[in-house]
Amino acid sequence: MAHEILTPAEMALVDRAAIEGGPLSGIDLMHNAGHAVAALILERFSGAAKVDVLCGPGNNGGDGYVVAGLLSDAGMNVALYAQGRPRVGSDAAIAARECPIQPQPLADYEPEAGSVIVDALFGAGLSKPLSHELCRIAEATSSRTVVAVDLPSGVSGETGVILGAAFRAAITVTFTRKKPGHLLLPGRDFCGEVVVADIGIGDRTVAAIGSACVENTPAAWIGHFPAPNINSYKYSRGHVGVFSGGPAATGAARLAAMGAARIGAGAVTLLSPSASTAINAAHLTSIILREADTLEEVLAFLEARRPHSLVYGPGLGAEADAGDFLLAMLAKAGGLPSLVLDADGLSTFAGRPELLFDALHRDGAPATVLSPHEGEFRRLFPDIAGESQISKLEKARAAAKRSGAVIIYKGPDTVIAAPSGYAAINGNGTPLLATAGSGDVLSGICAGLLAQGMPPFEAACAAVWAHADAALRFGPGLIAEDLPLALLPTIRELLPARQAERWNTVFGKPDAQTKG
Ligand SMILES: NC(=O)C1=CN([C@@H]2O[C@H](COP(=O)(O)OP(=O)(O)OC[C@H]3O[C@@H](n4cnc5c(N)ncnc54)[C@H](OP(=O)(O)O)[C@@H]3O)[C@@H](O)[C@H]2O)[C@@H](O)CC1
Ligand SMILES: [K+]
Repeated sequence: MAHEILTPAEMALVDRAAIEGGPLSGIDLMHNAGHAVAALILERFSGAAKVDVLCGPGNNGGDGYVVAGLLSDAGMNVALYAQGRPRVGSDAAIAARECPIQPQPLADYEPEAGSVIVDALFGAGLSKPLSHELCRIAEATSSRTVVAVDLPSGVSGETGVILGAAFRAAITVTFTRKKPGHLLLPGRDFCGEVVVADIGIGDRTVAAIGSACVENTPAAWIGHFPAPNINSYKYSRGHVGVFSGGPAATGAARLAAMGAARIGAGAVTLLSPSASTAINAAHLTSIILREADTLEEVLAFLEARRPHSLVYGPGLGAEADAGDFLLAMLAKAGGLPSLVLDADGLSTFAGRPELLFDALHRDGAPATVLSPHEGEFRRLFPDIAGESQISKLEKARAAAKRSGAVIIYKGPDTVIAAPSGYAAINGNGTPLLATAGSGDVLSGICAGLLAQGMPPFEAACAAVWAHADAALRFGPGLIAEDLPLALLPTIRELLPARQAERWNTVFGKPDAQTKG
């Protein structure tokens, strides 16, 4: 799979395996890396008055020496500034020897207007915070055009955390695969555009490392994305049940219900307390409304209608009784296939999360997706949230393992993790989604995909990606009510050609309809 994400440690293993397996040596890979960066600069910034290449003491600096030599050969005005000399015998030492430009001390560096700056100070080997002097240079270059080699110096490739300060790049050219620091905040914000360059390491060498993390793109789950069959009917296309809150908080469940319906669930039932029935009825048309005040009434619904997935949480209130009701339902309902817990359905377990986790680990428990935002994550997993040394990726993995559920750890850099440790980092997040109710729609989309038979990890990934893609296509002005309809272009592009053809067979080709 070409969309794996590699930690710096995994990347080092890949580099080593590639060198040991041949035919490329370490200096060959470094030449290829430098070529990729130089080619990009020549393509995008050939009119720059000057290129200042800043080289560190390791192999990241080695890439910088290659870039400086190539740009100089191509006729650009290049200056080289170095901090420390490469270790004798290293690939970087070879690159420094090959470079025709004499380095100046980095301490003398002052950025000038019109220069493009190549940050080749530290990449995968960043091991400590930038020194005071380097922080000054990072700050002085913050309004200039910076091209970062592999990672902006100061950004941890493993966690995305900033060590002291970091260079702010317009473009980051990384090699072979992205690293977590390119996608996790705040690192992502410092990377600018991320370009992944092929330096000659084959997919098989990468796959052999067995990375358990991918970037969340359709390639990660499109093979599971549901499309209706010619013989589909509404309940076989997936039936979702959504629990509504009381009269003052019914909108969240309706947003979830519309998300589930729009992503393709054939039937969606809103389970409404009788006090909310009139309000829900006044707002619903295609969504089925069913009154349910008691556990017995809910169990009767589950028994009679056998929904494929449930959404529990949006608008329910975070008091303990919401959690108690869920636990009682899980104890008594047999054969419920899947469940999405969000919002109050998570917060209700603050201070007693193990009650939920025990229930989810029991034999016969539904496949569950928990979709906490930062605050909800902290309430359910306070110790994991408080770990300062581990990344959001590792926190999501730890939470998934403990809860036995797939975790959607929401935010601008949403991470999806399965109890097995397999994880995805989302790259298409947008601030357009920072609007009330958008999370409710996400929980509905996820339940809608689960109801159509998508496996939980893939359903969670697809929901997160489609939710953001719909928002991006809709653009500014988006509110949560817009999201279900905004999903249409996303869904229509996601259906692969084979399934799109089937879609036409089921519903007729548009031109056939207009001519008919
Ligand atoms: N053949 C290959 O493997 C290929 C590798 N490639 C390239 O190599 C890069 C990884 O190289 P790398 O492992 O040498 O690490 P790198 O990022 O250069 O830094 C290590 C040096 O910096 C130092 N240092 C760290 N932090 C510091 C700080 N804050 N302030 C001051 N010093 C600091 C650190 O010191 P130490 O920790 O030892 O004290 C050490 O001296 C990778 O990002 C890619 O660009 C490509 O060419 C493809 C082929
Ligand atoms: K760098």
